[in-house]
Amino acid sequence: MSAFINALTTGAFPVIAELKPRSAAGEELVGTRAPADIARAYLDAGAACLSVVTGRWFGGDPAMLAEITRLSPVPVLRKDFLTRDKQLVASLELGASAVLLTATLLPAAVLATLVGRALALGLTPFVEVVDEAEIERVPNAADCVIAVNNKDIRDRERGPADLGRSTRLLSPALARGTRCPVSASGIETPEQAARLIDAGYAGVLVGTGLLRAHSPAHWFADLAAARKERL
Ligand SMILES: O=P(O)(O)OC[C@@H](O)[C@@H](O)c1c[nH]c2ccccc12
Repeated sequence: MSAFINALTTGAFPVIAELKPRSAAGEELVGTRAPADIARAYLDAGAACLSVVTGRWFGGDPAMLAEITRLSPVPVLRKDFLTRDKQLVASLELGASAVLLTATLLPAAVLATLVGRALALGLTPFVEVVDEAEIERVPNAADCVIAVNNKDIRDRERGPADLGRSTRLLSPALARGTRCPVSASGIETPEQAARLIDAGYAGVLVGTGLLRAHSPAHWFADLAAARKERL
């Protein structure tokens, strides 16, 4: 099992905590804070994995990824619209353990090639999907994270999130063979995260919700409390 999937499925909190300088709509999320300080706060709170957005739309850059992977003892996902083999090699050199592959943007043959290349490099493919047809196109699903994106990247994620999409697509994702279904985007509250994890998601990816929270530690404590309440 890959280090990324192992960390997510065995950690105290099955949360991939994301660093994203700003939203696609241009809202500042990191502001004057140092990204390294935010990453340390995520780690102290108990995040199983980190995610760093390197795409320019979101104010990110590869140097920030390198800075975070240097300090992080947990696996780090590189979030960007990766389309080429050499970007996978660069991600590995920057210290990433997992790479985003966006099914919506990649023709089936290209997705298959990139998943194969990522696995050959020892990177965990984090394949983002928005519908059943895309799930059907995920190759080697047993070795991939299948991440259901609750927002739509076709409108640059400006529209509202539909967490119901995660509810609808959990069974098809598991049927495809992934051991690690993840719900991503638009998860604002610990209660929403608790509901998705208790429904059967191996993890949730949270950016904006954690970046806006006063304290990641409180957000995680509230997640633990919400899960207990639901037992
Ligand atoms: O901030 P949110 O709503 O919690 O979403 C995080 C993450 O899913 C989102 O940043 C994202 C989803 N797909 C992407 C592709 C590239 C960059 C970023 C993303």
